[in-house]
Amino acid sequence: MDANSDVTAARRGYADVSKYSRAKPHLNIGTIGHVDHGKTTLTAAITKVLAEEGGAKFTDYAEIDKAPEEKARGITINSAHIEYESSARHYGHIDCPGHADYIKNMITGAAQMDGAIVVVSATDGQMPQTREHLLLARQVGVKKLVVFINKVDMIQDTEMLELVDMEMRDLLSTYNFDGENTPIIMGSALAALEGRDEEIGKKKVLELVQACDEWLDIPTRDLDKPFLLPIEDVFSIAGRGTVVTGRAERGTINKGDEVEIIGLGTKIKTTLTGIESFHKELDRGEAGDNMGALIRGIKREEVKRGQVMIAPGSIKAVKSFQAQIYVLTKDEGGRYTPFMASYQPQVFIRTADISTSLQWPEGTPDAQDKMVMPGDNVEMVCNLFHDVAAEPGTRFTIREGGRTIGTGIVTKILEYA
Ligand SMILES: Nc1nc2c(ncn2[C@@H]2O[C@H](COP(=O)(O)OP(=O)(O)OP(=O)(O)O)[C@@H](O)[C@H]2O)c(=O)[nH]1
Ligand SMILES: [Mg+2]
Repeated sequence: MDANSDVTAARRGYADVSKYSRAKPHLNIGTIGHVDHGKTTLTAAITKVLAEEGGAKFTDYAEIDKAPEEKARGITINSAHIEYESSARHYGHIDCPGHADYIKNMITGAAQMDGAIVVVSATDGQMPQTREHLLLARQVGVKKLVVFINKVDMIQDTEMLELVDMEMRDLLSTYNFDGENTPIIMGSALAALEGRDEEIGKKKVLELVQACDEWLDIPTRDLDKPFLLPIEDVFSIAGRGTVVTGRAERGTINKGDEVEIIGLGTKIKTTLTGIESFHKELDRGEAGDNMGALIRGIKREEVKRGQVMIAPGSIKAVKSFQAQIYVLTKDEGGRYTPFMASYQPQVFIRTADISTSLQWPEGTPDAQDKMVMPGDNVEMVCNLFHDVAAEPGTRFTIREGGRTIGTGIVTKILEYA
């Protein structure tokens, strides 16, 4: 899913959005963390506190928690898209009602998070889902987090708070986040939401927003990335040459630029001699454009759907990678039965459709007997029968007999073509 539709999703349903300033940089964030630690309460509290400052519409707890069902690649995800703005930025914020929804959302990127707020209850400290969400955040490419230690109204013992702080910094470092410098704010989301105990309530929420402004980085937007066009179709135009068509996924391209076409056993360099979009000749194409690209000196048979046209050297074709995979339940249209290593589905990456063998990563105990159940979230190795352009962060779906049975995101390249 591209950045633009994420933004649209994040802004869906808010009629007054048009009055918001577009001048502020936009960032997609969300609350993550263990069940009941206060993610939804904090989300509501942020909108309440910022509404008082004039940068949000107050969205109360019930409104957030009855999140609409959304379809992302055949998977139903319940998630609330909220928006607010600080003095520095405009935020799209996602809160999911359940653990399974966080997993699906993060793997499918239904609402991609550029950064996240980890909510940890001071009464429990880190719990299994705190760890699982941190791992997933790392896997899907979230680089920085801010921590909110919640429910401090229930803790008298300040040593306890120091302990939670220390443990969180250790945990962040374990998952390759910057444990030492990550901002950790301690407060009470409920106090802020109920408008009491300002010292641990409203003040701390404002501190949290400020920490997000200062610590979380604005990601590189699609337009600023190197050019990539997934090839959908190829034509031969008499007297002109070969034209490839598709929708540019990222970057910009100019007539006359050198390009490379890779994947499915091919690696060729050529020059873009013409760009056409909706029957108009263009000098420049950019992310989001549907375009036809005229390429020099290439025969129609040399190029096919599933390959990508790229800025030379910007991405490589691969034969094997490790990925975080969510396997759909039967209610989501997925399999009824488990599968094991050596299962061979089709992997769909952009416009490519490739037979693939799934294996457990090296060193997995009892790999021969290990089963993957519908609804599981697993990390597996994908050995592709043909090479395709991919890099960490590339998303794909897994299909079998024409239906989607899973979705995944590349975490590590194991073998290049
Ligand atoms: N005492 C106290 N209770 C809080 C605070 N924040 C949240 N709670 C309570 O903790 C419970 C869980 O809060 P939620 O916001 O629903 O937690 P959640 O993380 O969204 O939970 P799930 O979405 O089910 O994972 C609710 O009863 C809240 O009222 C707080 O700062 N102090
Ligand atoms: Mg919740």
